[in-house]
Amino acid sequence: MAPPLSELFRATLSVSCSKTIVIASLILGLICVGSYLRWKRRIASYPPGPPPDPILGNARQLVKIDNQERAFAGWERTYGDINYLSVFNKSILVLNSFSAARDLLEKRSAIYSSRPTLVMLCEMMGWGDILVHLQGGPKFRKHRKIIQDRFSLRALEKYAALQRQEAYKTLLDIGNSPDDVLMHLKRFVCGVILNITYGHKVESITDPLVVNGDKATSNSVNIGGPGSLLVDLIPILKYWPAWMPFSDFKRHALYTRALVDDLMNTPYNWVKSRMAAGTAAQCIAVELLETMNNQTGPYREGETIDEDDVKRIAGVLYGAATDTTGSTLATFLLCMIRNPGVFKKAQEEIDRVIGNDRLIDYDDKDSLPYFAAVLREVLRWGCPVPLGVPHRLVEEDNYRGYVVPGGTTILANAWAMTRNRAMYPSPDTFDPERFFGLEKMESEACQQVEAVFGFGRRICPGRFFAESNIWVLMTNLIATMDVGKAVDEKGREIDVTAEYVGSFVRHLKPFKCRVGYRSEKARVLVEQANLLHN
Ligand code: HEM
Repeated sequence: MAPPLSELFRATLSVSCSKTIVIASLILGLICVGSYLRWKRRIASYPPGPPPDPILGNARQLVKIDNQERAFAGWERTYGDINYLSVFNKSILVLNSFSAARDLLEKRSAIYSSRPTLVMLCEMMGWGDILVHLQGGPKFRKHRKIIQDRFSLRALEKYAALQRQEAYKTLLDIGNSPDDVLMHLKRFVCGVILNITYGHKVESITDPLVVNGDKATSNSVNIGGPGSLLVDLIPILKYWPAWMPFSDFKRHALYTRALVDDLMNTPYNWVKSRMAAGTAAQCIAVELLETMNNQTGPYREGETIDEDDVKRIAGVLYGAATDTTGSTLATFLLCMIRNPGVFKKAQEEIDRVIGNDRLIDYDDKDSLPYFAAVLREVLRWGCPVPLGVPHRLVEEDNYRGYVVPGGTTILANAWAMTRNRAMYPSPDTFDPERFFGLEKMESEACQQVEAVFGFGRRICPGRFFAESNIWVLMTNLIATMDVGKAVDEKGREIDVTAEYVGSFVRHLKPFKCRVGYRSEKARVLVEQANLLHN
Protein backbone atom coordinates (compact mmCIF):
# COMPACT_ATOMS: atom_id res chain seq x y z
CA MET A 1 0.00 0.00 0.00
CA ALA A 2 1.28 3.41 -0.90
CA PRO A 3 2.17 5.60 2.13
CA PRO A 4 -0.25 8.39 2.87
CA LEU A 5 0.61 11.68 1.21
CA SER A 6 1.25 13.43 4.51
CA GLU A 7 3.89 10.84 5.48
CA LEU A 8 5.54 11.17 2.12
CA PHE A 9 5.59 14.92 2.57
CA ARG A 10 7.07 14.58 6.10
CA ALA A 11 9.73 12.15 4.85
CA THR A 12 10.62 14.44 1.94
CA LEU A 13 10.68 17.39 4.31
CA SER A 14 12.90 15.60 6.79
CA VAL A 15 15.34 14.57 4.03
CA SER A 16 15.38 18.07 2.57
CA CYS A 17 15.73 19.55 6.12
CA SER A 18 18.75 17.39 6.85
CA LYS A 19 20.18 18.34 3.49
CA THR A 20 19.60 22.03 4.23
CA ILE A 21 21.23 21.65 7.64
CA VAL A 22 24.22 19.88 6.08
CA ILE A 23 24.55 22.51 3.37
CA ALA A 24 24.09 25.39 5.85
CA SER A 25 26.68 23.84 8.16
CA LEU A 26 29.07 23.46 5.25
CA ILE A 27 28.58 27.08 4.21
CA LEU A 28 28.98 28.24 7.82
CA GLY A 29 32.08 26.07 8.17
CA LEU A 30 33.51 27.54 4.98
CA ILE A 31 32.73 31.06 6.14
CA CYS A 32 34.41 30.33 9.49
CA VAL A 33 37.49 28.78 7.85
CA GLY A 34 37.60 31.65 5.34
CA SER A 35 37.32 34.24 8.11
CA TYR A 36 39.89 32.40 10.19
CA LEU A 37 42.35 32.30 7.25
CA ARG A 38 41.68 35.95 6.45
CA TRP A 39 42.21 36.84 10.11
CA LYS A 40 45.47 34.80 10.19
CA ARG A 41 46.67 36.51 7.00
CA ARG A 42 45.74 39.91 8.40
CA ILE A 43 47.49 39.45 11.74
CA ALA A 44 50.55 38.10 9.91
CA SER A 45 50.87 41.50 8.22
CA TYR A 46 50.82 43.30 11.60
CA PRO A 47 53.93 43.81 13.76
CA PRO A 48 54.85 40.75 15.85
CA GLY A 49 53.36 40.18 19.27
CA PRO A 50 52.01 37.46 21.53
CA PRO A 51 49.66 35.17 19.58
CA PRO A 52 46.04 36.33 19.86
CA ASP A 53 42.93 34.15 20.26
CA PRO A 54 40.18 34.48 17.66
CA ILE A 55 37.62 37.15 18.70
CA LEU A 56 39.16 37.77 22.16
CA GLY A 57 42.51 38.81 20.75
CA ASN A 58 45.09 39.14 23.54
CA ALA A 59 42.51 39.83 26.27
CA ARG A 60 43.39 36.55 28.05
CA GLN A 61 47.08 37.49 28.31
CA LEU A 62 46.39 41.10 29.28
CA VAL A 63 44.11 40.36 32.21
CA LYS A 64 46.81 38.20 33.80
CA ILE A 65 49.39 41.01 33.73
CA ASP A 66 49.68 43.18 36.81
CA ASN A 67 52.63 45.28 35.72
CA GLN A 68 52.07 46.15 32.08
CA GLU A 69 55.22 48.18 31.45
CA ARG A 70 57.43 45.38 32.77
CA ALA A 71 55.53 42.67 30.89
CA PHE A 72 55.64 44.64 27.63
CA ALA A 73 59.35 45.30 28.09
CA GLY A 74 59.83 41.54 28.55
CA TRP A 75 58.12 40.83 25.22
CA GLU A 76 60.87 42.71 23.44
CA ARG A 77 63.20 39.70 23.83
CA THR A 78 60.73 37.43 22.01
CA TYR A 79 58.98 39.71 19.55
CA GLY A 80 61.25 42.74 19.10
CA ASP A 81 60.74 46.35 20.09
CA ILE A 82 57.32 46.90 18.52
CA ASN A 83 54.48 44.61 19.57
CA TYR A 84 51.01 44.39 18.10
CA LEU A 85 48.12 43.37 20.34
CA SER A 86 44.40 43.27 19.93
CA VAL A 87 41.55 43.18 22.41
CA PHE A 88 38.29 42.20 20.74
CA ASN A 89 38.33 44.47 17.69
CA LYS A 90 40.68 47.11 19.13
CA SER A 91 44.28 47.29 17.95
CA ILE A 92 47.14 48.29 20.22
CA LEU A 93 50.76 48.89 19.27
CA VAL A 94 53.34 48.90 22.06
CA LEU A 95 56.56 50.78 21.34
CA ASN A 96 59.36 49.54 23.57
CA SER A 97 62.23 51.47 22.00
CA PHE A 98 63.03 55.15 21.78
CA SER A 99 63.89 54.87 18.08
CA ALA A 100 60.48 53.38 17.18
CA ALA A 101 58.69 56.00 19.29
CA ARG A 102 60.67 58.76 17.62
CA ASP A 103 60.06 57.31 14.12
CA LEU A 104 56.31 57.14 14.62
CA LEU A 105 55.25 59.67 17.25
CA GLU A 106 57.67 62.40 16.17
CA LYS A 107 58.60 61.92 12.53
CA ARG A 108 55.05 60.87 11.58
CA SER A 109 53.32 62.96 14.21
CA ALA A 110 50.75 64.24 11.66
CA ILE A 111 48.98 60.87 11.86
CA TYR A 112 50.11 59.57 15.27
CA SER A 113 48.98 62.42 17.55
CA SER A 114 45.31 61.81 18.16
CA ARG A 115 43.97 60.22 21.36
CA PRO A 116 41.83 57.10 21.73
CA THR A 117 38.29 57.54 23.02
CA LEU A 118 38.35 56.65 26.69
CA VAL A 119 34.73 56.08 27.55
CA MET A 120 35.21 55.67 31.30
CA LEU A 121 37.49 58.65 31.84
CA CYS A 122 36.10 61.11 29.33
CA GLU A 123 32.43 60.35 28.89
CA MET A 124 31.55 58.87 32.27
CA MET A 125 33.91 60.64 34.66
CA GLY A 126 33.79 64.04 32.97
CA TRP A 127 37.41 64.44 31.82
CA GLY A 128 36.37 64.95 28.17
CA ASP A 129 37.30 68.19 26.41
CA ILE A 130 40.47 68.73 28.41
CA LEU A 131 43.71 68.97 26.47
CA VAL A 132 45.02 65.54 27.52
CA HIS A 133 42.06 63.86 25.82
CA LEU A 134 41.29 66.18 22.90
CA GLN A 135 41.76 64.18 19.72
CA GLY A 136 42.81 67.03 17.41
CA GLY A 137 41.19 69.90 15.51
CA PRO A 138 40.80 73.60 16.33
CA LYS A 139 39.95 73.10 20.02
CA PHE A 140 43.04 70.95 20.53
CA ARG A 141 45.26 73.54 18.81
CA LYS A 142 43.74 76.38 20.82
CA HIS A 143 44.09 74.66 24.22
CA ARG A 144 47.55 73.34 23.38
CA LYS A 145 48.83 76.77 22.31
CA ILE A 146 47.41 78.55 25.33
CA ILE A 147 48.98 76.03 27.74
CA GLN A 148 52.25 75.66 25.85
CA ASP A 149 52.79 79.42 25.72
CA ARG A 150 52.24 79.75 29.44
CA PHE A 151 54.73 77.01 30.37
CA SER A 152 57.41 77.51 27.71
CA LEU A 153 61.02 77.97 28.82
CA ARG A 154 60.68 81.70 28.18
CA ALA A 155 57.49 82.02 30.24
CA LEU A 156 59.01 80.35 33.31
CA GLU A 157 60.69 83.50 34.52
CA LYS A 158 57.41 84.98 35.72
CA TYR A 159 56.78 82.03 38.05
CA ALA A 160 60.25 82.00 39.62
CA ALA A 161 59.38 84.21 42.59
CA LEU A 162 56.37 82.09 43.48
CA GLN A 163 58.25 78.79 43.06
CA ARG A 164 61.05 80.07 45.29
CA GLN A 165 58.61 81.30 47.92
CA GLU A 166 56.72 77.99 47.93
CA ALA A 167 60.00 76.05 48.15
CA TYR A 168 61.10 78.08 51.18
CA LYS A 169 57.74 77.53 52.88
CA THR A 170 58.04 73.79 52.22
CA LEU A 171 61.50 73.67 53.81
CA LEU A 172 60.14 75.50 56.85
CA ASP A 173 57.22 73.06 57.08
CA ILE A 174 59.59 70.08 56.81
CA GLY A 175 61.83 71.58 59.49
CA ASN A 176 58.80 72.03 61.78
CA SER A 177 57.21 68.61 61.22
CA PRO A 178 59.70 66.30 59.49
CA ASP A 179 57.50 63.21 59.90
CA ASP A 180 55.05 64.75 57.41
CA VAL A 181 57.67 65.38 54.74
CA LEU A 182 55.69 63.57 52.02
CA MET A 183 52.64 65.71 52.78
CA HIS A 184 54.72 68.87 52.58
CA LEU A 185 56.07 67.86 49.16
CA LYS A 186 52.53 67.37 47.98
CA ARG A 187 51.40 70.72 49.36
CA PHE A 188 54.26 72.35 47.48
CA VAL A 189 53.15 70.94 44.13
CA CYS A 190 49.49 71.84 44.68
CA GLY A 191 50.41 75.26 46.09
CA VAL A 192 52.44 76.27 43.05
CA ILE A 193 49.95 75.18 40.41
CA LEU A 194 46.81 76.42 42.19
CA ASN A 195 48.42 79.81 42.70
CA ILE A 196 49.52 80.13 39.07
CA THR A 197 46.19 78.88 37.74
CA TYR A 198 43.64 80.46 40.10
CA GLY A 199 45.62 82.83 42.33
CA HIS A 200 44.72 80.54 45.25
CA LYS A 201 47.19 80.20 48.11
CA VAL A 202 47.41 76.72 49.65
CA GLU A 203 48.40 76.90 53.30
CA SER A 204 47.95 73.25 54.14
CA ILE A 205 47.24 69.92 52.57
CA THR A 206 43.77 70.01 54.14
CA ASP A 207 42.77 72.87 51.81
CA PRO A 208 39.37 71.80 50.39
CA LEU A 209 40.52 72.39 46.80
CA VAL A 210 43.47 70.07 47.33
CA VAL A 211 41.43 67.43 49.13
CA ASN A 212 38.80 67.37 46.42
CA GLY A 213 41.30 67.64 43.56
CA ASP A 214 43.28 64.79 45.02
CA LYS A 215 40.20 62.61 45.33
CA ALA A 216 39.16 63.44 41.76
CA THR A 217 42.54 62.59 40.23
CA SER A 218 43.29 59.52 42.34
CA ASN A 219 39.83 58.06 41.76
CA SER A 220 40.24 58.66 38.05
CA VAL A 221 43.71 57.25 37.52
CA ASN A 222 43.54 54.31 39.89
CA ILE A 223 40.35 52.78 38.62
CA GLY A 224 39.62 54.56 35.37
CA GLY A 225 43.10 54.16 33.87
CA PRO A 226 43.22 54.04 30.07
CA GLY A 227 41.79 50.83 28.75
CA SER A 228 41.64 49.22 32.19
CA LEU A 229 37.92 48.69 32.16
CA LEU A 230 35.58 46.69 30.00
CA VAL A 231 33.47 49.74 29.24
CA ASP A 232 36.31 51.14 27.13
CA LEU A 233 36.12 48.01 25.00
CA ILE A 234 32.35 47.71 24.94
CA PRO A 235 31.17 51.35 25.08
CA ILE A 236 27.48 50.42 25.21
CA LEU A 237 28.08 49.33 28.81
CA LYS A 238 28.09 53.01 29.78
CA TYR A 239 24.27 52.75 29.72
CA TRP A 240 24.28 49.91 32.27
CA PRO A 241 21.92 51.05 35.06
CA ALA A 242 23.64 51.83 38.34
CA TRP A 243 21.11 49.70 40.29
CA MET A 244 21.87 46.51 38.29
CA PRO A 245 24.31 43.83 39.47
CA PHE A 246 27.97 44.29 38.36
CA SER A 247 27.51 48.05 38.24
CA ASP A 248 30.38 49.00 40.56
CA PHE A 249 32.11 50.70 37.63
CA LYS A 250 29.03 52.83 36.99
CA ARG A 251 28.68 53.92 40.61
CA HIS A 252 32.40 54.67 40.75
CA ALA A 253 32.12 56.77 37.59
CA LEU A 254 29.16 58.73 38.95
CA TYR A 255 30.96 59.39 42.24
CA THR A 256 34.13 60.50 40.43
CA ARG A 257 32.15 62.66 38.01
CA ALA A 258 30.83 64.77 40.89
CA LEU A 259 34.41 65.27 42.10
CA VAL A 260 35.66 66.17 38.62
CA ASP A 261 32.80 68.66 38.09
CA ASP A 262 33.71 70.20 41.42
CA LEU A 263 37.38 70.40 40.41
CA MET A 264 36.46 72.24 37.22
CA ASN A 265 33.77 74.52 38.69
CA THR A 266 34.62 75.44 42.29
CA PRO A 267 37.94 77.28 41.76
CA TYR A 268 36.63 78.77 38.53
CA ASN A 269 33.55 80.23 40.23
CA TRP A 270 35.73 81.43 43.08
CA VAL A 271 37.95 83.34 40.62
CA LYS A 272 34.91 84.87 38.93
CA SER A 273 33.49 86.10 42.21
CA ARG A 274 36.87 87.59 43.16
CA MET A 275 37.01 89.34 39.79
CA ALA A 276 33.53 90.73 40.35
CA ALA A 277 34.66 92.02 43.75
CA GLY A 278 37.85 93.44 42.24
CA THR A 279 40.05 91.32 44.51
CA ALA A 280 41.30 88.65 42.10
CA ALA A 281 45.05 88.02 41.97
CA GLN A 282 46.73 87.81 38.58
CA CYS A 283 46.62 84.21 37.38
CA ILE A 284 45.94 82.13 34.27
CA ALA A 285 42.17 81.92 34.87
CA VAL A 286 41.88 85.71 35.30
CA GLU A 287 44.03 86.36 32.25
CA LEU A 288 41.89 84.01 30.13
CA LEU A 289 38.62 85.43 31.43
CA GLU A 290 39.81 88.92 30.58
CA THR A 291 40.86 87.71 27.14
CA MET A 292 37.44 86.11 26.75
CA ASN A 293 35.70 89.33 27.67
CA ASN A 294 37.80 91.35 25.23
CA GLN A 295 37.87 88.57 22.65
CA THR A 296 41.49 89.22 21.84
CA GLY A 297 44.23 86.78 22.49
CA PRO A 298 47.22 84.71 21.63
CA TYR A 299 45.30 81.95 19.83
CA ARG A 300 44.64 81.89 16.10
CA GLU A 301 43.09 84.92 14.56
CA GLY A 302 39.31 84.71 14.48
CA GLU A 303 39.16 82.02 17.17
CA THR A 304 37.48 82.89 20.41
CA ILE A 305 37.47 81.33 23.83
CA ASP A 306 34.42 80.71 25.95
CA GLU A 307 33.75 79.88 29.60
CA ASP A 308 34.08 76.17 29.03
CA ASP A 309 37.51 76.65 27.43
CA VAL A 310 38.70 78.65 30.43
CA LYS A 311 37.33 76.10 32.90
CA ARG A 312 38.90 73.17 31.12
CA ILE A 313 42.26 74.80 30.37
CA ALA A 314 42.59 75.78 34.02
CA GLY A 315 41.14 72.45 35.21
CA VAL A 316 43.56 70.25 33.27
CA LEU A 317 46.57 71.89 34.87
CA TYR A 318 45.83 70.69 38.39
CA GLY A 319 45.25 67.11 37.25
CA ALA A 320 48.26 66.98 34.95
CA ALA A 321 50.75 68.74 37.20
CA THR A 322 50.18 67.49 40.72
CA ASP A 323 50.20 63.71 40.51
CA THR A 324 53.17 63.53 38.15
CA THR A 325 55.38 66.09 39.89
CA GLY A 326 54.36 64.79 43.33
CA SER A 327 55.37 61.27 42.34
CA THR A 328 58.75 62.53 41.08
CA LEU A 329 59.48 64.49 44.27
CA ALA A 330 58.73 61.44 46.44
CA THR A 331 61.01 59.32 44.23
CA PHE A 332 63.71 61.97 44.57
CA LEU A 333 63.57 61.81 48.36
CA LEU A 334 63.54 58.01 48.37
CA CYS A 335 66.58 57.87 46.06
CA MET A 336 68.49 60.25 48.32
CA ILE A 337 67.72 58.10 51.36
CA ARG A 338 68.70 54.86 49.66
CA ASN A 339 71.83 56.35 48.09
CA PRO A 340 73.60 58.37 50.79
CA GLY A 341 76.74 58.57 48.62
CA VAL A 342 74.83 60.42 45.91
CA PHE A 343 73.20 62.73 48.44
CA LYS A 344 76.61 63.55 49.95
CA LYS A 345 78.11 64.27 46.54
CA ALA A 346 75.23 66.58 45.60
CA GLN A 347 75.63 68.36 48.94
CA GLU A 348 79.39 68.70 48.43
CA GLU A 349 78.83 70.23 44.99
CA ILE A 350 76.41 72.78 46.46
CA ASP A 351 78.75 73.58 49.36
CA ARG A 352 81.66 74.01 46.97
CA VAL A 353 79.85 76.17 44.40
CA ILE A 354 77.32 78.12 46.48
CA GLY A 355 78.71 77.91 50.02
CA ASN A 356 76.53 77.95 53.14
CA ASP A 357 75.65 81.61 53.41
CA ARG A 358 72.67 81.77 51.08
CA LEU A 359 69.97 79.65 49.52
CA ILE A 360 70.10 78.51 45.90
CA ASP A 361 68.44 80.33 43.03
CA TYR A 362 67.75 79.65 39.37
CA ASP A 363 70.85 81.63 38.35
CA ASP A 364 72.93 78.85 39.90
CA LYS A 365 71.55 76.21 37.55
CA ASP A 366 74.52 75.94 35.21
CA SER A 367 77.00 75.64 38.03
CA LEU A 368 75.44 72.46 39.48
CA PRO A 369 76.02 69.75 36.83
CA TYR A 370 76.08 66.89 39.34
CA PHE A 371 72.65 67.88 40.61
CA ALA A 372 71.41 68.05 37.00
CA ALA A 373 72.55 64.44 36.53
CA VAL A 374 70.80 63.42 39.76
CA LEU A 375 67.53 64.94 38.56
CA ARG A 376 67.87 63.20 35.19
CA GLU A 377 68.46 59.89 36.94
CA VAL A 378 65.44 60.40 39.23
CA LEU A 379 63.22 60.91 36.18
CA ARG A 380 64.74 57.87 34.44
CA TRP A 381 64.64 55.56 37.44
CA GLY A 382 61.22 56.67 38.72
CA CYS A 383 59.50 57.05 35.33
CA PRO A 384 56.25 58.50 36.73
CA VAL A 385 54.01 57.81 33.71
CA PRO A 386 55.45 54.46 32.58
CA LEU A 387 53.27 53.89 29.52
CA GLY A 388 52.76 57.56 28.73
CA VAL A 389 49.34 58.79 27.64
CA PRO A 390 48.07 56.67 24.72
CA HIS A 391 48.23 58.18 21.23
CA ARG A 392 45.97 57.12 18.37
CA LEU A 393 46.89 56.54 14.75
CA VAL A 394 44.28 58.15 12.51
CA GLU A 395 44.90 56.22 9.28
CA GLU A 396 46.53 52.95 8.21
CA ASP A 397 50.31 53.12 8.13
CA ASN A 398 53.25 50.93 7.16
CA TYR A 399 56.28 50.66 9.37
CA ARG A 400 59.29 48.39 8.85
CA GLY A 401 57.24 46.39 6.35
CA TYR A 402 54.32 45.84 8.74
CA VAL A 403 50.79 47.18 8.49
CA VAL A 404 49.53 49.27 11.40
CA PRO A 405 45.74 49.63 11.08
CA GLY A 406 44.10 53.07 11.32
CA GLY A 407 42.58 53.63 14.76
CA THR A 408 45.37 51.71 16.56
CA THR A 409 46.09 52.85 20.11
CA ILE A 410 49.81 53.51 20.55
CA LEU A 411 51.45 52.91 23.91
CA ALA A 412 54.96 54.34 24.21
CA ASN A 413 56.60 52.27 26.95
CA ALA A 414 58.79 54.97 28.52
CA TRP A 415 59.67 52.56 31.33
CA ALA A 416 61.23 50.10 28.84
CA MET A 417 63.03 52.94 27.00
CA THR A 418 64.57 54.33 30.16
CA ARG A 419 65.63 50.83 31.20
CA ASN A 420 67.25 49.96 27.90
CA ARG A 421 70.38 48.04 28.93
CA ALA A 422 72.47 49.15 25.96
CA MET A 423 71.93 52.81 26.84
CA TYR A 424 71.68 52.44 30.62
CA PRO A 425 73.78 49.50 31.89
CA SER A 426 72.40 48.01 35.17
CA PRO A 427 69.21 50.00 34.62
CA ASP A 428 67.72 49.25 38.03
CA THR A 429 70.70 50.81 39.78
CA PHE A 430 70.30 54.47 40.68
CA ASP A 431 73.48 56.00 39.29
CA PRO A 432 73.61 59.67 38.19
CA GLU A 433 77.20 59.19 37.00
CA ARG A 434 75.91 57.25 34.02
CA PHE A 435 75.27 60.64 32.42
CA PHE A 436 78.96 61.56 32.51
CA GLY A 437 81.60 60.09 30.23
CA LEU A 438 81.38 59.36 26.53
CA GLU A 439 80.50 62.66 24.87
CA LYS A 440 78.04 61.38 22.27
CA MET A 441 76.50 58.70 24.46
CA GLU A 442 76.08 61.20 27.23
CA SER A 443 73.88 63.49 25.21
CA GLU A 444 71.93 60.62 23.67
CA ALA A 445 71.36 59.03 27.07
CA CYS A 446 70.17 62.39 28.39
CA GLN A 447 67.83 62.88 25.45
CA GLN A 448 66.23 59.49 25.86
CA VAL A 449 65.18 60.32 29.42
CA GLU A 450 62.87 62.89 27.80
CA ALA A 451 60.69 59.87 26.92
CA VAL A 452 59.17 60.24 30.40
CA PHE A 453 57.47 63.40 29.09
CA GLY A 454 56.06 61.76 25.96
CA PHE A 455 56.54 62.50 22.27
CA GLY A 456 55.86 64.72 19.26
CA ARG A 457 52.89 67.05 19.14
CA ARG A 458 51.59 65.70 22.45
CA ILE A 459 54.82 65.98 24.43
CA CYS A 460 54.12 67.29 27.94
CA PRO A 461 53.81 71.09 27.71
CA GLY A 462 54.55 71.38 31.45
CA ARG A 463 57.92 69.59 31.35
CA PHE A 464 60.17 72.66 31.82
CA PHE A 465 57.95 73.95 34.58
CA ALA A 466 57.88 70.54 36.31
CA GLU A 467 61.67 70.31 36.23
CA SER A 468 62.07 73.87 37.54
CA ASN A 469 59.74 73.12 40.47
CA ILE A 470 61.67 70.00 41.40
CA TRP A 471 64.98 71.81 40.88
CA VAL A 472 64.33 74.75 43.21
CA LEU A 473 62.90 72.61 46.01
CA MET A 474 65.38 69.76 45.89
CA THR A 475 68.56 71.83 45.52
CA ASN A 476 67.54 73.88 48.55
CA LEU A 477 66.57 70.80 50.51
CA ILE A 478 69.97 69.26 49.85
CA ALA A 479 71.65 72.58 50.74
CA THR A 480 69.91 72.97 54.09
CA MET A 481 68.93 69.51 55.30
CA ASP A 482 70.25 66.02 55.91
CA VAL A 483 68.19 62.98 55.04
CA GLY A 484 68.55 59.34 55.97
CA LYS A 485 66.76 56.22 57.10
CA ALA A 486 64.38 56.52 60.03
CA VAL A 487 65.18 54.43 63.12
CA ASP A 488 62.81 52.26 65.14
CA GLU A 489 62.39 52.37 68.93
CA LYS A 490 65.47 50.15 69.34
CA GLY A 491 67.58 52.50 67.27
CA ARG A 492 67.73 50.18 64.22
CA GLU A 493 67.49 51.71 60.77
CA ILE A 494 64.23 51.08 58.93
CA ASP A 495 64.82 49.95 55.37
CA VAL A 496 63.05 51.86 52.61
CA THR A 497 61.81 49.82 49.71
CA ALA A 498 60.62 51.26 46.43
CA GLU A 499 57.09 49.98 46.12
CA TYR A 500 55.10 51.69 43.41
CA VAL A 501 51.33 51.56 43.09
CA GLY A 502 48.91 52.97 40.53
CA SER A 503 48.51 52.05 36.92
CA PHE A 504 48.66 55.29 34.99
CA VAL A 505 50.81 57.55 37.17
CA ARG A 506 52.97 55.48 39.53
CA HIS A 507 53.28 56.50 43.16
CA LEU A 508 55.51 55.25 45.90
CA LYS A 509 53.78 53.74 48.88
CA PRO A 510 54.38 56.07 51.86
CA PHE A 511 57.77 55.43 53.50
CA LYS A 512 59.42 56.57 56.71
CA CYS A 513 62.61 58.61 56.70
CA ARG A 514 64.69 60.98 58.78
CA VAL A 515 65.00 64.55 57.57
CA GLY A 516 66.00 67.76 59.33
CA TYR A 517 68.20 70.87 59.20
CA ARG A 518 71.85 70.01 58.77
CA SER A 519 72.96 72.97 60.93
CA GLU A 520 71.69 75.87 62.98
CA LYS A 521 72.90 78.18 60.23
CA ALA A 522 70.75 76.34 57.68
CA ARG A 523 67.68 76.67 59.92
CA VAL A 524 68.25 80.43 60.24
CA LEU A 525 68.67 80.77 56.47
CA VAL A 526 65.34 79.04 55.83
CA GLU A 527 63.53 81.06 58.50
CA GLN A 528 64.95 84.33 57.20
CA ALA A 529 64.03 83.45 53.62
CA ASN A 530 60.47 82.84 54.77
CA LEU A 531 60.31 86.15 56.61
CA LEU A 532 61.64 87.91 53.55
CA HIS A 533 59.59 86.18 50.86
CA ASN A 534 56.31 85.03 52.45
C1 HEM B 1 57.40 65.17 36.34
C2 HEM B 1 56.28 65.73 35.93
C3 HEM B 1 55.52 65.38 34.69
C4 HEM B 1 55.57 64.27 33.91
C5 HEM B 1 56.45 63.04 34.09
C6 HEM B 1 54.62 64.44 32.84
C7 HEM B 1 54.40 63.52 31.84
C8 HEM B 1 53.49 63.70 30.81
C9 HEM B 1 53.27 62.76 29.74
C10 HEM B 1 53.97 61.42 29.58
C11 HEM B 1 52.32 63.28 28.94
C12 HEM B 1 51.75 62.64 27.67
C13 HEM B 1 52.62 63.01 26.47
C14 HEM B 1 52.24 62.30 25.21
O1 HEM B 1 51.05 62.07 24.98
O2 HEM B 1 53.12 61.93 24.42
C15 HEM B 1 51.92 64.55 29.49
C16 HEM B 1 50.95 65.36 28.94
C17 HEM B 1 50.56 66.55 29.51
N1 HEM B 1 51.13 67.18 30.59
FE1 HEM B 1 52.63 66.49 31.72
N2 HEM B 1 54.00 65.65 33.00
C18 HEM B 1 54.53 66.27 34.11
C19 HEM B 1 54.19 67.51 34.60
C20 HEM B 1 53.28 68.37 34.04
C21 HEM B 1 53.00 69.70 34.52
C22 HEM B 1 53.69 70.39 35.69
C23 HEM B 1 52.00 70.20 33.72
C24 HEM B 1 51.32 71.55 33.76
C25 HEM B 1 51.87 72.65 34.08
C26 HEM B 1 51.67 69.18 32.74
C27 HEM B 1 50.70 69.30 31.78
C28 HEM B 1 50.44 68.35 30.81
C29 HEM B 1 49.37 68.48 29.83
C30 HEM B 1 48.37 69.62 29.73
C31 HEM B 1 49.46 67.35 29.01
C32 HEM B 1 48.57 67.00 27.81
C33 HEM B 1 49.25 67.42 26.51
C34 HEM B 1 48.47 67.00 25.27
O3 HEM B 1 47.69 66.08 25.32
O4 HEM B 1 48.68 67.64 24.21
N3 HEM B 1 52.47 68.09 32.97
N4 HEM B 1 52.66 64.80 30.61
